[in-house]
Amino acid sequence: MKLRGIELRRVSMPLVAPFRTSFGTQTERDVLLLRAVTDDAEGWGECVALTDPLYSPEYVDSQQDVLRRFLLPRLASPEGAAALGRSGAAAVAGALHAYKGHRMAKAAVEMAILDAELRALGRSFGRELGAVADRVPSGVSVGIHDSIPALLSAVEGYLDEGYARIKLKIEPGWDVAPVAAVRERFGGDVLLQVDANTAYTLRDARHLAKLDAFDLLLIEQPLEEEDVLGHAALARQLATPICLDESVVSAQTAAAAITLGACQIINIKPGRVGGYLEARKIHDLAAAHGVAVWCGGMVETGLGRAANIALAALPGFTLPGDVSASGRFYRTDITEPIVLVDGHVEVPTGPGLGVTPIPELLDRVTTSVEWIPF
Ligand SMILES: O=C(O)CCC(=O)N[C@@H](C(=O)O)c1ccccc1
Repeated sequence: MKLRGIELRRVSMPLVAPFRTSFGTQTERDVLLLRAVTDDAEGWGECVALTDPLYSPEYVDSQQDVLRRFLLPRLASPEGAAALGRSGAAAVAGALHAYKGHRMAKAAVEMAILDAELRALGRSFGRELGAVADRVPSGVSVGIHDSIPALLSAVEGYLDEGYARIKLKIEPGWDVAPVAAVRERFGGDVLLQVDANTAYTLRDARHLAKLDAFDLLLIEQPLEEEDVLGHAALARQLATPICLDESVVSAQTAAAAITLGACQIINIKPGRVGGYLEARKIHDLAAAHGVAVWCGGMVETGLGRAANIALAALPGFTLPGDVSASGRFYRTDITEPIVLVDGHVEVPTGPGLGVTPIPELLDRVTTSVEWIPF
């Protein structure tokens, strides 16, 4: 593996509708894409950081900066180049370990190098990661709405499209009532879960226990990301399983959360944990503890979406992930759109990601391009 350079490309993608969560409303995605150019192939990486540091400490400008000033020069150094020459993408995490945090930037560069490596080998992401299925059930994330009728109309639309699982964003003041309304309208058989994105505190335990009446698959990240002990205390007061998202940033933090009883389920997002290889480690760790995992989403383009679907095909991903069709968020994706078929999405089988950006569509949404030579 001889890396010639990496392109840092920003694209601006309008969302089909505002997407409101407990930490804000998104109307477009400002995405940092990486294109790794090696002697043998090109590979694509997607950085999942948002525009503002509201989901995690990373934000897209900070990730482009840390890549330009620290991470890419380290990989371009003689030691970095030697490590990549020896081990390819498997060397990236170790080569960048000295730099603290910025896992979304590290994940993006590992993804681009892994994609190039696998395209050169003619091997798919799914084959490399250990996929055991050729399609996976697709869940959909439903934002906070202005009214219950508006929410019910959105949920009805997604169920009509065939989505296998509904995830409702919740926050104080928008939780029990919308969940009760969805259960009332669509019945008890719909797979239903909620995501609080850290919006509650342990003082809300008795209120959150009201959600136990609705047979939810899980309640996701009710408390702030560092409150692992709080989640363990809350888990003892709720019947609904607790799933962690923001709190799990590595296999190590996953092990601590599981050991402390802070979660019974984990939402694995490769960007949040530093890459697909770390994501696989968390999958393996969780499986050893009998903890179910599912693949979360960060409103990715078709590039990240394709890689997530490959990950979601590993055996421990026993709950439907946020691996929606491209059309859930984008009128026009930069790749061939990921489509829903009978509530499932197909695991790409081509080399690497199995999808590539369509040049004219990519150019239409590109806002900047920066070349970093190695
Ligand atoms: O399906 C998707 O890609 C989005 C799934 C989803 O709701 N992600 C949430 C989250 O916090 O988990 C989110 C990510 C990014 C931005 C806003 C919300």
